[in-house]
Amino acid sequence: MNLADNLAEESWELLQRVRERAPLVQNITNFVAMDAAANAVLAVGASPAMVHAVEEVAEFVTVADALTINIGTLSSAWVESMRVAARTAARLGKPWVLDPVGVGATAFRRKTATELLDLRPTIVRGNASEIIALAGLAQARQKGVDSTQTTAEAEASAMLLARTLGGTVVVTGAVDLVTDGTRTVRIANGDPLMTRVTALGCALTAVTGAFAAVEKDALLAATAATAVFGLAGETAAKAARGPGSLRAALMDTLHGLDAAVVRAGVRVEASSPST
Ligand SMILES: Nc1ncnc2c1ncn2[C@@H]1O[C@H](COP(=O)(O)OP(=O)(O)O)[C@@H](O)[C@H]1O
Ligand SMILES: Cc1ncsc1CCOP(=O)(O)O
Ligand SMILES: [Mg+2]
Repeated sequence: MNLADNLAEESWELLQRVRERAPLVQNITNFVAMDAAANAVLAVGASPAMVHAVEEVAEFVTVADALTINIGTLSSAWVESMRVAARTAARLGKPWVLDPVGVGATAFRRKTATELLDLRPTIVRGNASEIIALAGLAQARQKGVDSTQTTAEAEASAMLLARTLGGTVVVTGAVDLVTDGTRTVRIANGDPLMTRVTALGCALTAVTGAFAAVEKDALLAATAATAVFGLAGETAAKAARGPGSLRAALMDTLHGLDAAVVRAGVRVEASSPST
């Protein structure tokens, strides 16, 4: 199969599937991202629930269709919730997505992310500095939660991480990269103005949970989510006057994406399986 030829169509089909099935996506995310992530999940047609108390996370995973875990505003009380939720998802065979926000910045984040990696996330989604830090391949020049490195610099780290995990890794940036260690896809959608709005990466992680809930092939699910989100961002940026109106326009655009816009607008390129 020529992966790249089909990805725009696949992205549209998966978006339709999300809209038809409206999967329930449980998110343990950060205080900054809760609103944007929940609204983005709603805008693609899925159902978000922000549930993080240790007393109820496992019970909620049993009814959720996917789980996302984001370490953005980490505190020790939440780390146990993250472990319990991820362990439950792994036991039940439900897809779960890890967003290692700012993982290179502190020892607490590195330790927590390492423990979560042991629970084998289906998909990891981060910016280049985060993926490099996580893969432990290079000394990341991490600046808080923002990336100082490019997707190209993170490619080897992403491949290594995907192969180690047996999962899919998404590196976002000017060009997004999605790899399962064998197949690799690059997505050239998005707009630089998206970096001026906080929590859009976190919102994409939550949206990726919605796509993973309806598609077992994690590379396809992550690619479709990333392409659809980037396309909505770049479409919204054309109408936006700045970060504030971009955020609103992004939600509107995600909600209204149609077949013609997705088929014509998704810009993906795939490399053939490597050895
Ligand atoms: N320079 C850029 N040009 C176009 N799109 C971008 C750029 N940087 C980030 N994006 C897009 O913004 C979204 C969030 O990615 P990113 O900023 O890398 O995540 P994070 O907020 O976690 O650092 C993604 O859809 C990504 O494609
Ligand atoms: C600013 C900030 N601080 C802790 S989490 C967070 C949000 C980060 O969101 P994103 O990684 O999507 O930019
Ligand atoms: Mg982020």
